[in-house]
Amino acid sequence: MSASVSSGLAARGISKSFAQQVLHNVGIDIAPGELVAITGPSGAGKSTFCRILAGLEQPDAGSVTLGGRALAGVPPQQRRVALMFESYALYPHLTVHGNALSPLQAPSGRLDPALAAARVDEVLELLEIRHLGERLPGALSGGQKQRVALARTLVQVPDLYILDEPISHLDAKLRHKLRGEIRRRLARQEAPTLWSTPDGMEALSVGDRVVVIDGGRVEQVGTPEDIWQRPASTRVARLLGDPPMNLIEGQLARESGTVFFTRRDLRIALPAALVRVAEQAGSEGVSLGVRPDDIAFAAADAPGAVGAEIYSNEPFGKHAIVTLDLGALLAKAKTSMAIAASLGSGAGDGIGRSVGLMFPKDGLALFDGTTGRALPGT
Ligand SMILES: Nc1ncnc2c1ncn2[C@@H]1O[C@H](COP(=O)(O)OP(=O)(O)OP(=O)(O)O)[C@@H](O)[C@H]1O
Repeated sequence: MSASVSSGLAARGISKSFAQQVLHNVGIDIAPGELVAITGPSGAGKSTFCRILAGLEQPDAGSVTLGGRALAGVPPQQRRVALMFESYALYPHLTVHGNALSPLQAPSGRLDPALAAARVDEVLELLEIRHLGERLPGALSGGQKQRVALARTLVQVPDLYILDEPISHLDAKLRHKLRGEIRRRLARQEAPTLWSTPDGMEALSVGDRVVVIDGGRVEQVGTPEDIWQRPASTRVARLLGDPPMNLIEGQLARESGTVFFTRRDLRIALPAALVRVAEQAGSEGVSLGVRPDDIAFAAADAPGAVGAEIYSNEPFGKHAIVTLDLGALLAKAKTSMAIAASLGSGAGDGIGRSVGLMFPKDGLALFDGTTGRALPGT
């Protein structure tokens, strides 16, 4: 889905420098009703991009069009953008209810008082803070303040919603619940939404599409499935999953029709599907990507198994995250490499125990060792 210029949001070629350049030619389209999640590590430029869309920062280059309107030179209050600030920016002298009501009393969003109060109540209820309606922000926890800021944004019916880390300070259970509730509410609105989060998994779970940004550059744009299954670079792969994809640097070696990924004594025969990919890679270094869930335990001497030692074991009920040390195998390099694998509980018992690991036939990824980009066809 992509927005036509006459509807939704179209941001093109956005660049911005402070002491150094923090956005490089960033472009994002969001269709009406679409929720695009933008994710990247701290300092990637997410908030700066949000602030530019809202008119709080001026880009050095690029254009923003919303509902067919070019926004260059349009002041923030005339943009019809509902921005939820990462810093909340609550009015300290207004109650929770008063803060949430404030945009509906402003000249640009004024609503009949009875309708406005009903909408505020509905949103406070949704965010589970209606019982705090008469409190002042000074008497709220961080997570409650965050929900007031979110309420103040959600009561509006703007041309664009921008939610900058809207649920980062909530506990895990509430975060999970509200993620679904907010998404549901926004899906009923015509306005497009940009949802910014440093949590890659949150981005995959809320976004119709996801934009991954790193160092001010767009690394990948795609559906959550695309990004999960085919990360475009090691930078994207590192951001997603808990624990994220394991990345092992090494070389490709060809021997009588089989292609092996090798690192020191580590040798993994690549499945046929990756041989074609590997053929395009020349003999340069590569990074092999393997998801923790795809690694299986085997007997230490099983054919094709890679030897490892259990380094640590974190049980999480049905599953455990086991960190494995491949150092023994790579002793010549004097390196110890940890691989996180999610395995059935009990499998990772016995710290220091020698085990065999089976790498999957499907789901391996290959990245260029120099650029970190996925090899074509991965
Ligand atoms: N007003 C400013 N003056 C100077 N540098 C700034 C300013 N605003 C942001 N930066 C810098 O721009 C870079 C991007 O910051 P930004 O807040 O956009 O990142 P972010 O991806 O939102 O990070 P976080 O997830 O930590 O909020 C950072 O290096 C930051 O220090």
